[in-house]
Amino acid sequence: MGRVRDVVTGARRIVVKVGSSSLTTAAGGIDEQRIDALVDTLGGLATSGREVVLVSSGAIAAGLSPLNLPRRPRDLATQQAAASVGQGLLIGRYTTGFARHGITVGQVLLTVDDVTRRAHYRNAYRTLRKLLDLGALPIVNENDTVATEEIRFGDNDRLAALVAALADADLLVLLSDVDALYTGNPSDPSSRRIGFVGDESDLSGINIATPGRSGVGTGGMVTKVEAARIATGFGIPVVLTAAPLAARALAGEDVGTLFQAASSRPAARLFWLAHATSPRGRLHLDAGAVAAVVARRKSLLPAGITAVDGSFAAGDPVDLVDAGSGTPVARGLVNYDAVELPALLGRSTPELAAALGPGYEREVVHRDDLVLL
Ligand SMILES: Nc1ncnc2c1ncn2[C@@H]1O[C@H](COP(=O)(O)OP(=O)(O)O)[C@@H](O)[C@H]1O
Ligand SMILES: N[C@@H](CCC(=O)OP(=O)(O)O)C(=O)O
Repeated sequence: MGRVRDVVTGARRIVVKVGSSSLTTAAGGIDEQRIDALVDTLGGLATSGREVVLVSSGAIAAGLSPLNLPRRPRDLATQQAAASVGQGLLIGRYTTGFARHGITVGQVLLTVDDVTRRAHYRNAYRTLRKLLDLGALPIVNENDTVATEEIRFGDNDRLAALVAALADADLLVLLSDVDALYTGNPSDPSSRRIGFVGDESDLSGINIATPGRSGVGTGGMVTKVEAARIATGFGIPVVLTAAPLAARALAGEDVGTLFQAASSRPAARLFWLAHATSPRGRLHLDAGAVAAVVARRKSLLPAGITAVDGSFAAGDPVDLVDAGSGTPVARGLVNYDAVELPALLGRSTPELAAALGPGYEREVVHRDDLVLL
């Protein structure tokens, strides 16, 4: 197992995600000792020449007791209010903690749009890159106070996998209240630790359905395994372990679970398009358009679209559906608003340009903004 963990010790840029249950008390408030312990581990890592990006959950959980809320609220508005209070408290604690190691932190709050729309994506990447170049440690969370139900990541495990892809990280570390992935519910004595996941087949027969015990986290093991799939699919190895074991895991010891990376790396932004977005509409393609988009990797033009549904704006993600079978074949960022499209369908680009002006010569979905599903 020793050499297998070389991907951990050799990683230069590391994204570390820590869950609510590892940062907050059962009563709902920040757990200062555990935050300080995490800061010491990551501070050591950052001062040893590694670039560290921390994806920290816990805003909602940290805001509960200051607002006299007895448990994690179900409604979005109260979650947003709790996150607004808790995020400030968390960052406050991180700022003073990392300052003891001579490290400046920068808060980065992201929404789904920030990582899927081309302009926003570049912006998020530039900010992360600049913070790291300036020697600061970015601390990322979802921008819970503005995220609505529809545009929410909802779980920070997936956000962390996408941030790892965005930041072109060498390693993703997921820290939770459980020390590893187990074959079944970890409190069941017959469950065994899984030290290494080489590929999907190593996950067959494993039960990850039991929800977390803490009541403050969101996804349990399901979202962690899904995040590991996303990151490894992007060529980034993943270590899953408990926060108190982080230092040992980062030193390459055989603790927790190592998920081996796949060998190929897809283009980062399109990878995000496939994994981070929910389509806002559907474009139905005739057989010629399906062949052009799927087999010949061409842009989608109005001539090949038979119908449109959904209400979307230019720049939104939409699914491209085979009109014959009804199956989605690709996802892309559309260049027109939904209301503009019906008048354009089935018409050739030169015809549209002549009738409506040169602005209508543009593709409905450009090939650079398309990912096959
Ligand atoms: N097969 C499994 N292996 C490990 N943990 C599991 C498994 N199935 C369910 N779990 C549960 O997932 C929980 C971790 O998820 P969660 O509480 O959402 O953590 P976090 O707040 O760190 O995101 C563990 O406490 C554990 O009870
Ligand atoms: N953005 C939310 C985190 C939601 C979440 O994914 O929590 P967790 O399952 O503990 O990682 C917050 O800060 O409360």
